[in-house]
Amino acid sequence: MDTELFPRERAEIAPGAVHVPDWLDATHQRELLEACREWARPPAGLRTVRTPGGGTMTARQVCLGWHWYPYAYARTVVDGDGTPVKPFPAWLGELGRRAVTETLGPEQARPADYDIALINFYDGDARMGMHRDADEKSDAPVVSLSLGDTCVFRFGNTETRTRPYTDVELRSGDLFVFGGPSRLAHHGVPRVCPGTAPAGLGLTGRLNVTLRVSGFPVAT
Ligand SMILES: O=C(O)CCC(=O)C(=O)O
Ligand SMILES: [Fe+2]
Repeated sequence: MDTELFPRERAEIAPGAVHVPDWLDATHQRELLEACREWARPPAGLRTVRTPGGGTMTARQVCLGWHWYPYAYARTVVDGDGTPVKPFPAWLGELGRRAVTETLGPEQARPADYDIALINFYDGDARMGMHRDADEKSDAPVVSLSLGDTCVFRFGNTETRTRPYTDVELRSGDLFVFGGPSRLAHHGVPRVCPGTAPAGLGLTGRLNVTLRVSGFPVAT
């Protein structure tokens, strides 16, 4: 962005965890946002996620490929309208592989057959607590794409939900990939900054798309 005092640089936040600012240009951000709007529609659309303890997640969610619910995957929206999860499009898998190739290298990307997307929508004062993405069988890198409002993304360690961690500002169009020794690191979103989305995008709030490889057997 040419209004920055210093350009935001690509950074390795931890071994195997890479942040690339402005990875998606304005056109690709708009295209991904349009796709998210379609995916958010019912059936199997955006929903509030209830946790086993009786709480609710403040970020609302829709899944593609496999439906995630706390703390497993299913083929149907077992904790919602019961309909089949929406398909995971091939182009999103290509995007995931390209993200890994450009951050961690082709060796990490080669076996990665992305088949899950979780789309989180943060509005109001939604946030996400520290957690690990540990319900997949594959150890392929997680690919995260951000749209809309800027957030603070907290990237921690594999052992505890607390320090040491690094806070990274994720803005619209940014890419964050975590794999290898960081694949099971705790992470969360302590804060979203309202009103910081690019003016031309047409989104109030923040969307995050995470791509994962399930490693589950292909249904026959
Ligand atoms: O919104 C984000 O940037 C993180 C989302 C996340 O960690 C998840 O969906 O598991
Ligand atoms: Fe996560």
